Amino acid sequence: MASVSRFIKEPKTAAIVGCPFSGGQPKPGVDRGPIHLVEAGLVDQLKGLGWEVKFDGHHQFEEISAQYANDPDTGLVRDPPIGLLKNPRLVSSVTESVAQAVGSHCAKGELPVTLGGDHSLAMGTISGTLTTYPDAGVIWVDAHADINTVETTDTGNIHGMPLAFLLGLTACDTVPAAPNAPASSHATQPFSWIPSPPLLTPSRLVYIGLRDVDAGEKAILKKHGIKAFSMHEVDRYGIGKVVELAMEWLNKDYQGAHGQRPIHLSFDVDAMDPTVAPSTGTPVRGGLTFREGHYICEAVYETGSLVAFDLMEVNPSLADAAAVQQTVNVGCSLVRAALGETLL
Ligand SMILES: NC(=[NH2+])NCCC[C@H](N)C(=O)O
Ligand SMILES: [Mn+2]
Ligand SMILES: [Mn+2]
Repeated sequence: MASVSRFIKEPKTAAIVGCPFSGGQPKPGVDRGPIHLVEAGLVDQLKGLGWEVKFDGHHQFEEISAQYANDPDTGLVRDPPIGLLKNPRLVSSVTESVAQAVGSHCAKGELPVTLGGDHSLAMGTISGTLTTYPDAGVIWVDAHADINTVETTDTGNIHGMPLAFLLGLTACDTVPAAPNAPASSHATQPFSWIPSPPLLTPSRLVYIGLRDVDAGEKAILKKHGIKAFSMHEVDRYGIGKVVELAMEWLNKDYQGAHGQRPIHLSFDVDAMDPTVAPSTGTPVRGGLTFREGHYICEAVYETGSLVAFDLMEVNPSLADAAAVQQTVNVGCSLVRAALGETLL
């Protein structure tokens, strides 16, 4: 088996990027996900796998949140919706700061492990990865495609849209700054910090686990020829073949130095079947089994090409205590699997 990753420097260091953030969707509690995962002992678990672990507390988005919260004195709304999009300035500002954090870990040869928080955060994590590894491929494990545009979104929840922004398929209009909002590009043109032309391209994205894709999203996947292994393909080929085909797809046109693209693995815990990971905001039946989810993580680790990992959408407030513990434990074991834990 390949050692850690041909891209990670010795001594191999994992940097936990704890992101207590819920602004990309409406259900409170997902901001507590990273806190629960760390309290469950994740740092020591990763040290037990031979990693040096950097973790100096969760990111504090309070300052940013305060800037875009309604004015405490006047009640003025400083982050009104743009079209249907909810909290656009807040999400833009938080994700840019996550991009800087993840990017700086990548630049040092560390493996960023981002704990969400809602999946809008992946605009930050993937942007951060791509600044150091511009030809990285993305494996997006999710029940959902998270590729709605400003035009196609039904909900206005930005956690259903990060890939559309990352691929440059959508953008926010320029809007006048709300009174008392900080003077910044986030206030008037959210997400304009995402580079254009985009760092991510459709051929370097592959999905595993999809089963709840909006009609507009299906059209986008088709139009751009984006490779997706839905649960149907997982059933047909088995998870082993699916991961093999996903890696082949990402590397089909790769001529780079290391033989294989660096891989960013973004794992939404709702990819797992709700019987396995019940405590999440948008559960969808018919998902990955415990082993299928872990197999993806193990197999990607084994390629030696993993450069960043996200575990998103653990929401410890949506189930009874036992189901929360179950979800948190599964979350921790998925991270361990992606960082080299083996069964033998
Ligand atoms: N990261 C997630 N859990 N995303 C769920 C997205 C659901 C739906 N497609 C939407 O646009 O709102
Ligand atoms: Mn999802
Ligand atoms: Mn998602």
